Amino acid sequence: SSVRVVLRPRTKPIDGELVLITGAGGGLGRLFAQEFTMHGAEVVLWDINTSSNEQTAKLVREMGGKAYTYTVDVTNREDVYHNADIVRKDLGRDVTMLVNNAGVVAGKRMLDCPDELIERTMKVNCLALFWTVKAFLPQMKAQNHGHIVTIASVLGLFSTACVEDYCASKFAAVGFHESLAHELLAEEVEGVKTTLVCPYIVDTGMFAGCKIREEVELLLPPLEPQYCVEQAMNAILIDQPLVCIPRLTYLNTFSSVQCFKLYCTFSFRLLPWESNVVTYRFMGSDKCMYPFIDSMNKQPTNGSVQVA
Ligand SMILES: NC(=O)C1=CN([C@@H]2O[C@H](COP(=O)(O)OP(=O)(O)OC[C@H]3O[C@@H](n4cnc5c(N)ncnc54)[C@H](OP(=O)(O)O)[C@@H]3O)[C@@H](O)[C@H]2O)C=CC1
Ligand SMILES: CC1=C(/C=C/C(C)=C/C=C/C(C)=C/C=O)C(C)(C)CCC1
Repeated sequence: SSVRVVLRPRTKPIDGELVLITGAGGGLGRLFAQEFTMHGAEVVLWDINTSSNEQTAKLVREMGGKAYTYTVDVTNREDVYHNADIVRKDLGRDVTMLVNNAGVVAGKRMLDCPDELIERTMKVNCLALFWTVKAFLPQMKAQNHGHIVTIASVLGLFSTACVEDYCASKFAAVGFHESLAHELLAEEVEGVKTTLVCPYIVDTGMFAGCKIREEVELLLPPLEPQYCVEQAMNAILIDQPLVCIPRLTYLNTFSSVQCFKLYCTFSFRLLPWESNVVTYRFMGSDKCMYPFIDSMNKQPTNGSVQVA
């Protein structure tokens, strides 16, 4: 990792790769589609929302790229396997890069949250990773060529109040991704790479209102979606196993991408719980979700979430 920071490794060419992005109609998904297109890849766009997905495809085609859209609910495993077969038949070739990006949050206090919303978060953010990976990894392994990208979150490495559903699902996503990465290495499937992406708050609207103490926010403002996606792309193109965004500059001096994770583990796991509580209060991260939850409660349908 230290050598990597000094001698930037060469980025791999991805022109001709077939990249499947879930949640492609949303903020980061759409930008990923455009970024992969800029690098010459063809994109397969999956989203539960047909019109926003078509809008992403339109933007890709305006750039001169090739986009293929499918309306898929990634929580429905039959839908995932069925559409994976359709993609293979329609395009006559295999998906070579999978970007598991679709994600949701309930945005309600746990005790006020309908059970269905909690289940939905676990299904979209965690269980769906199993279905998509089961659908596309076998061909990648057979070709010894591919890349699995998981868009998790810093809330998969440490937690905060009032987002129990989200933290549980993203911690699970991190566990899933890391175990898979170990499995591929243990089996010496060296051609199939993995990248775990853990961003801090991104300004896509998903966590609109989430706010830490103003003075701390000056040092750590919400990320611009474009910046977040560019940082993730850089990591993917050099086959970096983990990227936390932003990489805090002082941690960079230790020259390791694992530093943020080590820092989280150290400060939030090894130090006494009470010291975390003090840090959280000082940084205003203890109640950072309150304004977010308030704004979600004001939305009659809880944003995009419809409870059956
Ligand atoms: N925004 C942030 O602060 C951060 C986000 N992340 C993660 O980044 C990823 C992208 O988030 P972001 O772009 O901000 O969120 P968005 O809500 O903008 O995009 C998510 C997309 O996923 C789609 N989606 C939701 N459920 C399903 C489903 N069952 N099947 C298929 N597609 C589905 C959504 O459709 P619809 O709009 O119809 O619901 C939407 O198009 C998520 O995994 C998120 O957890 C990580 C760190 C920070
Ligand atoms: C808890 C905590 C922090 C705040 C983190 C926040 C507010 C994260 C929000 C992340 C989101 C919304 C991710 C979405 O996937 C600090 C100040 C970094 C450091 C002290 C501990």
